[in-house]
Amino acid sequence: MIEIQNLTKQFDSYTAVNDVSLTVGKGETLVLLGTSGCGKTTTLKMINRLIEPTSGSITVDGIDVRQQAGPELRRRVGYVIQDGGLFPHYTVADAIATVPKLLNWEPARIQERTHELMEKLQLPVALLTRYPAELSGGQRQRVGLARALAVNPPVVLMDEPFGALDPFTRKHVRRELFGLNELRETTVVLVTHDVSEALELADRIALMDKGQIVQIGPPDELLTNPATDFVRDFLDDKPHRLHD
Ligand SMILES: Nc1ncnc2c1ncn2[C@@H]1O[C@H](COP(=O)(O)OP(=O)(O)OP(=O)(O)O)[C@@H](O)[C@H]1O
Repeated sequence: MIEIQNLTKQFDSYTAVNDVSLTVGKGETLVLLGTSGCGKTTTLKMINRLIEPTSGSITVDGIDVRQQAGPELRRRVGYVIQDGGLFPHYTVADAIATVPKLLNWEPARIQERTHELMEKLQLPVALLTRYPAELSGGQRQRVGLARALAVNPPVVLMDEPFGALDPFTRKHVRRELFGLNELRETTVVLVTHDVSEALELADRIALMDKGQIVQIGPPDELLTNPATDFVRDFLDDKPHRLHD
């Protein structure tokens, strides 16, 4: 579904992402894990062209992302960031309608899809006219996801999507969201520095350090067969249980 080949990003003389290659299968959840500044966000933002690579290539479903017009890329790749990433002056209804409007959907179709998403994400319809400042953190997160899923993109990119929530709400919201059928069929690339979150959500983890992937594989493989001391130390930082 996503194929990244020899991806490099330099900011002046600093190499933030250094020759990264990986593939993400259809319906898979790949977690980019690593310390602050290791290049996770830069990698993610190159997939939806918020950052242009210095070299290398990225294809989504066989199509080079550089060959895609903006609206077409937004249709195929949803994007969720910390705290929902909502515009303060957009109501919940406006936020969810963003990409459908970009794609010239009829108002009735937008309304139908909006209500469907509100129900799926357990958001009361009374919230549709509210602004982000009038929502709880968990609600903002859900609205951010509703916006990202509005046009059913086959790929959703998430950057620390639960980062702004307290640990209890975070666990609750992420279980709820990842339990959704809609998301189960979606290919997800999720950035986090939270080891427990990665172990819980990932089909595979790509552990990054200094712009490179140190090891990529299913969580239990990284735990039982760490490729380097860095991998072992990173995952061993605190006790984890895979299925608590
Ligand atoms: N626009 C930019 N100009 C210069 N350097 C940048 C720019 N964006 C990112 N960097 C640098 O590139 C490196 C990787 O940044 P990136 O945001 O990808 O890290 P990250 O792994 O997502 O970290 P965090 O978890 O803290 O968000 C960092 O050292 C950062 O300072």
